[in-house]
Amino acid sequence: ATFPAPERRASGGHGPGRGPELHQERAVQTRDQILDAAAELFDRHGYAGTSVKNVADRVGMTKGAVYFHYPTKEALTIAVVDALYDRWPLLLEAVQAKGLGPMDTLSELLDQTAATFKDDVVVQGGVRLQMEQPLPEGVLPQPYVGWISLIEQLLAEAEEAGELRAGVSPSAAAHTLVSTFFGTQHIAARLDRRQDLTQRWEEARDLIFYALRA
Ligand SMILES: CCC[C@@H]1OCC(CO)=C1C(=O)O
Repeated sequence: ATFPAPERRASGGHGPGRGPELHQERAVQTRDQILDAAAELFDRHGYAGTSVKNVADRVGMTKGAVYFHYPTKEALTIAVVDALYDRWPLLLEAVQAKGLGPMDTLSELLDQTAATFKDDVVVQGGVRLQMEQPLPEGVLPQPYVGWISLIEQLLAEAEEAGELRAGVSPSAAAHTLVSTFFGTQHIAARLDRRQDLTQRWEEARDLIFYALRA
């Protein structure tokens, strides 16, 4: 199974979101510091409540230094959301390296994904940006479809391995898992900044996997 490359239908709003090709380690660190600060401010204040100046102040740089990496707020937005989606293939590889069966790989992957929602500022900022849809349709990747596809693949592998309950549709189960995961993290975020997300996700996970496992 693989996490499909995010689908972006339109070209970037104002130039590529990933910023200029960087060669010095320090420039990469600076860019990552800017991304973390932007993600934190987008998560806390939303797209409209965040300016490039706020980001520059937060990371202790001049606006000019930030513009070198990200010429507009749109480019910063695209970069944060791209960084969000860059995380999933890496997380999948790390979990697949454990050599678990497909059903356990899926369960472990979702547990680790829930952990990133709790403590990864880029995930938190990217998720709020995707909720707000601040840019024209198609400039940011389409949300959810990558996860639905990945989970469907893993459940098809589970079916092959005799781990999926007879009669369960991998597609229906994939949609249910993504909707439940999203709703669970959203409610945890809204009520207490995701402090109880692990417990809430484990409750939902146990119930759904009780229905999925052969
Ligand atoms: C794993 C649930 C889906 C995931 O949760 C928030 C979000 C942001 O749009 C997601 C996505 O785009 O796939």
